[in-house]
Amino acid sequence: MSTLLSTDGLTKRFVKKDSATVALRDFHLEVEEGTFVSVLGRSGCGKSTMLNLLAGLTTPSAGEVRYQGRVLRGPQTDIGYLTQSDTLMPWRDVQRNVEMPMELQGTPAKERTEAARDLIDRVGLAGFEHHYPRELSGGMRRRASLARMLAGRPSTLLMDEPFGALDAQLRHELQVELLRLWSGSEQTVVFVTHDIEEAVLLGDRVVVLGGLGRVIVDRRVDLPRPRNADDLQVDPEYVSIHRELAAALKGAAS
Ligand SMILES: Nc1ncnc2c1ncn2[C@@H]1O[C@H](COP(=O)(O)OP(=O)(O)OP(=O)(O)O)[C@@H](O)[C@H]1O
Repeated sequence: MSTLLSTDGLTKRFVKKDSATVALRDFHLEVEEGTFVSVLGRSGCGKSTMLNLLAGLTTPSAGEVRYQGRVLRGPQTDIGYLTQSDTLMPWRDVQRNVEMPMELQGTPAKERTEAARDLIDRVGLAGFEHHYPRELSGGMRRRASLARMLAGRPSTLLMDEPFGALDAQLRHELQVELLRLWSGSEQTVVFVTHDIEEAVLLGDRVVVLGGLGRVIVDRRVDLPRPRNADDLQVDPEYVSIHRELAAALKGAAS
């Protein structure tokens, strides 16, 4: 497997008038093509800053991001990014929001309508195709955003706590659906979450970040796939990984 995405000495400092905040310092990460990497970390440790840099949306203060062997200079259509904030277009209904990436790629209308319907169905929004973002709940908007990101078939998916606002049942359904869509797709995923169970259920690898994006654990997860959340709870390997990650997160706070 080859390295698709890597960072070297990545640092981000936000300067405002006389003060500066360092959000990420000397951050190193290598992501192999086709793998699913979960990133865990407490609030404020720099996860969103890291994703913004990996997406090419912000420029590093020092260091670089390399994507497919080249220094990343800006956003790429090949990299899908599901941000924490809502980026649906308010003047388009769900169907037309989901179709948007395919429109940009020149997909014929019939094909794009069908593909969007399928994705809307998969994220549990069937029946809401003609609702506008303002007519949806926060969780529904997240799901519409997820469908829209997937519609562009990017090789790389960057996801910032995509299921955080959802109820437990829906979160579980979407985790299963995401794994189903990802398996065999050869897509590479960097998935940020606060939730240890979610990180282990989904990831081939879990990276735990401490303050300023310091990598405190980088752990392979060799649990066989497909994984089932209920079965995992009683799997000794899972219990051991969970314990290790929980201790790392707790240590990061002190
Ligand atoms: N645009 C900005 N200007 C100034 N400071 C910022 C900016 N964006 C982030 N920060 C600061 O950088 C640090 C890391 O923020 P970031 O949003 O990356 O954390 P996070 O780990 O994603 O947090 P959360 O889990 O709560 O979303 C915080 O101290 C935050 O206040």
